[in-house]
Amino acid sequence: MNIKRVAVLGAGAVGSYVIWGLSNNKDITLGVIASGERNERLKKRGIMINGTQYTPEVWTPEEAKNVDLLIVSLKYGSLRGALDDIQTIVGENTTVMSLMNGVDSEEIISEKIDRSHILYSFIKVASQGKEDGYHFDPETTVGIYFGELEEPYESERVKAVNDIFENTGLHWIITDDIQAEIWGKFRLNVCNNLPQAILGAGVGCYEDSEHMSAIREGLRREVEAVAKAKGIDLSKINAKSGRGSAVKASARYSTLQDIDAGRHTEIDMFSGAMMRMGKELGIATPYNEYTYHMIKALEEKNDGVFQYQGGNDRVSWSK
Ligand SMILES: NC(=O)C1=CN([C@@H]2O[C@H](COP(=O)(O)OP(=O)(O)OC[C@H]3O[C@@H](n4cnc5c(N)ncnc54)[C@H](OP(=O)(O)O)[C@@H]3O)[C@@H](O)[C@H]2O)C=CC1
Ligand SMILES: CC(C)(CO)C(=O)C(=O)O
Repeated sequence: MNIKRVAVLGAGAVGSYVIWGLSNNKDITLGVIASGERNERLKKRGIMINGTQYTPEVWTPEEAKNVDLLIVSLKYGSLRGALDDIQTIVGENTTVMSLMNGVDSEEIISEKIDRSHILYSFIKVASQGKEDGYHFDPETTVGIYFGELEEPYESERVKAVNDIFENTGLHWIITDDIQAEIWGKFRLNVCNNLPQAILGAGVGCYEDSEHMSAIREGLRREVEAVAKAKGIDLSKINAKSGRGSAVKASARYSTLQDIDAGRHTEIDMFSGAMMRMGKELGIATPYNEYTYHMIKALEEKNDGVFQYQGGNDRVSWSK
């Protein structure tokens, strides 16, 4: 198998990391998928990445039909709306990798395409969109994890993806435990992104407050119970992760960044998915339920739902 045409769906913070790296591979044609106004904007302005302008090809879903590799890096809220585009793009020989956080983007994508197209993956990067484009540190980026769910782990498509990443500057890890790795990242996001997003403080809060630590542990127990019931063995990840990755106490993960910027978050992908899976498996998820509703309410607050000043005030009733 030889990968010659690669499309990126979602040319944002994560997509930029892929575009930055694969632009160095002169043996492939790289395109970003966009329709309408987004297509025109990307053609006109390209994408600013770490201070440099990148101008990959810009393809409509029809123009990208049957690419060899489709990399999906959308936010959770955009995924369902893009499923028809994914269906249009994916041909008989297309491999699809979703770098999205969470544990169910592959499941959602396979509502429209056969699951056999999907090579399971995720990414560890801290990339941020700012006024002058996207920024990340290529050196400290852990990179893209991918692998087959079952043997043969060294499949033709794993080798082909490995080959196009060579000498690009991208970092990547091929693993025989991709599902457990995805769940390890999910656990990290659910336990660390969410309580700090409610408190509005850097991740040092988990070391400095027994209360924040207790909430994080409550979420962790629920993720681990759901993972166990699904047959996901997180012990291998626990053994590998040691003390975890070093991070500044002031760090604000993506959920808090979304709240800070007044955007809607990906809470449906985190606690929303936990509540759904808990219900399916008969496992109570009270920490996630509370977290889900609090973060939805913070989104409402950002949307201006609770502005009671001046003429907007009224009598309301409490019991
Ligand atoms: N940022 C990070 O460091 C990390 C993010 N992740 C995960 O990766 C995923 C992507 O996050 P991130 O890159 O930060 O998000 P961004 O919002 O930066 O990027 C999403 C991109 O998708 C584009 N888009 C939305 N809808 C469509 C569509 N229908 N067709 C084509 N393009 C579309 C948006 O375009 P436009 O701007 O024009 O609306 C935007 O450029 C999330 O699941 C996130 O949790 C995982 C690890 C780290
Ligand atoms: C924790 C981190 C930075 C890891 O990539 C992330 O996924 C996020 O901020 O949501």
